[in-house]
Amino acid sequence: MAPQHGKTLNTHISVDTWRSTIILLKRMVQQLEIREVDFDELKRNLEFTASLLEALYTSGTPPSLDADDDLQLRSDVVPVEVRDWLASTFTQRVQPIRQRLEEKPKFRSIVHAVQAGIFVERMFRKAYSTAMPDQPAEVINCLRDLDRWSFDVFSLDAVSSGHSLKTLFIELIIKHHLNSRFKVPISCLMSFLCELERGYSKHTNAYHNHTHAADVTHTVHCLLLRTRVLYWLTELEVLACLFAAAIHDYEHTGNTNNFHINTRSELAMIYNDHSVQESHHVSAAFRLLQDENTNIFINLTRPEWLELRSLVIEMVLGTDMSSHVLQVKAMRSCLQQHESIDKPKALSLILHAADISHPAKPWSLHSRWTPRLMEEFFTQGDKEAEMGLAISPLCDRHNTPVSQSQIAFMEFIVEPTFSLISDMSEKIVIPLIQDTAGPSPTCSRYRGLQWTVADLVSFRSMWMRHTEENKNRWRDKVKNGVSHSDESETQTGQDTA
Ligand SMILES: Nc1ncnc2c1ncn2[C@@H]1O[C@@H]2COP(=O)(O)O[C@H]2[C@H]1O
Ligand SMILES: [Zn+2]
Repeated sequence: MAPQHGKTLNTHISVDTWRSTIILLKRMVQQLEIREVDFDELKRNLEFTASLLEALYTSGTPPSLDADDDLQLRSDVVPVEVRDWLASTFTQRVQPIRQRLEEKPKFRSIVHAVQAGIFVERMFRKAYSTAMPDQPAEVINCLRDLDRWSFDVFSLDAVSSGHSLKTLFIELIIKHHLNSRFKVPISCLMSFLCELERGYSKHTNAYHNHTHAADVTHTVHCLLLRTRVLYWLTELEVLACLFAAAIHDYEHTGNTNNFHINTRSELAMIYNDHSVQESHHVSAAFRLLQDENTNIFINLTRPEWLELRSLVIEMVLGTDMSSHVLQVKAMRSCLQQHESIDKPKALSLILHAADISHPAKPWSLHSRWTPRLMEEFFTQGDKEAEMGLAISPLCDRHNTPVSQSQIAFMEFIVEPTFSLISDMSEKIVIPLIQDTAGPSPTCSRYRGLQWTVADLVSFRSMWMRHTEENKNRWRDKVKNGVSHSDESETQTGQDTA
């Protein structure tokens, strides 16, 4: 078949060009924000991005990402319409719905869009501060530590009267400018977060409750920031990460998946024993968005919505611990074979790491999470005993070696996962530093990138120091004979909290 008349010309814009362009656009917005604008440079940059967009819209073809091209179709051989049909019918990839050609943006409309963006941002900032006018000083104080690994979510929960998830999610959405970028209606956000917190308290779990969701949401933010993976992501991907973290255990029943399967629970029947709880968390959370009063994504375009939904589903399903080994193996082999890193896989690994992160945090936090988790496990053990079932491992309140289980969990699960996150981040971020190594960037966001290598090293030594210290604490307990659940283990965690 003959190649399509000029349609495929210039359609292959490299991933690197797209990435640099996105970085360029973001840099322009930041320069505008801090009012450090060199108008000639701004004009040049806008002209460049406009010509790139023009090339894209003239060709009518979305950016071609080779690594993503499941069917290995060469664009100069297969007509674009056929490629779209094959990709949307025979792969799992969701095709973004393309804007019609007559909707091609003109240079002037891009300038207007930038101006409008700044206006919308200001408007939304105002709306948010009006909606949360009297944040207690203690809440504001607590949130000052938001970028720190040692951020104390228990304190935030106390000072926000049990609303750590709501408070933290709003704060992060504003911090990453996502409320204005995606025009999230404040009333929807408030209602959505009320429902979310309500769902997390449905089963009154000691561990899987809204505080754990707030902790994981904060940790995802902190991981993205500390590893600098944040600079690799689009705003939509950042939104997907925070949302996935916030909903990842929504309506958790306080039992393990195996318990659901063994007791043939309603959820096990619905989801055919596959990632039973995770399937429910993500499905029930998306159901909340079906109501227009709680649909925080009401202003997303259809392609944005589809991309966000697909990312969130993959990330939340990836928190099923039974996929841990596969996930780790796949990413390890990708790094060893110098393959390009698949974003959804990288983000799923980050959410999974955040979900098991408390043993890599300071002892004052880890020692408060462990007894909560153990209590939840023991409650399941009590139920199993009552039902005449075998008690699951780690669920027997009279005979569980808590300290040893924590040491093993850190050595075999937490440390390998965090080591992988550190390696993966280096592979992702170092090329980004090289990309921006040219003329010294003026805005603070990109100045941060120059620190990346040192930051990655310090991130690695930070989590290693905490896991080492926590393991030593548990080892001391074993030495002192306080290592079993029936030796008041679950209280010992509170001593330094
Ligand atoms: N300190 C820990 N010891 C044992 N298991 C843990 C620990 N922390 C997290 N987990 C498990 O890891 C799982 C991660 O997903 P969940 O939050 O659903 O449930 C968590 C627990 O089952
Ligand atoms: Zn969790």
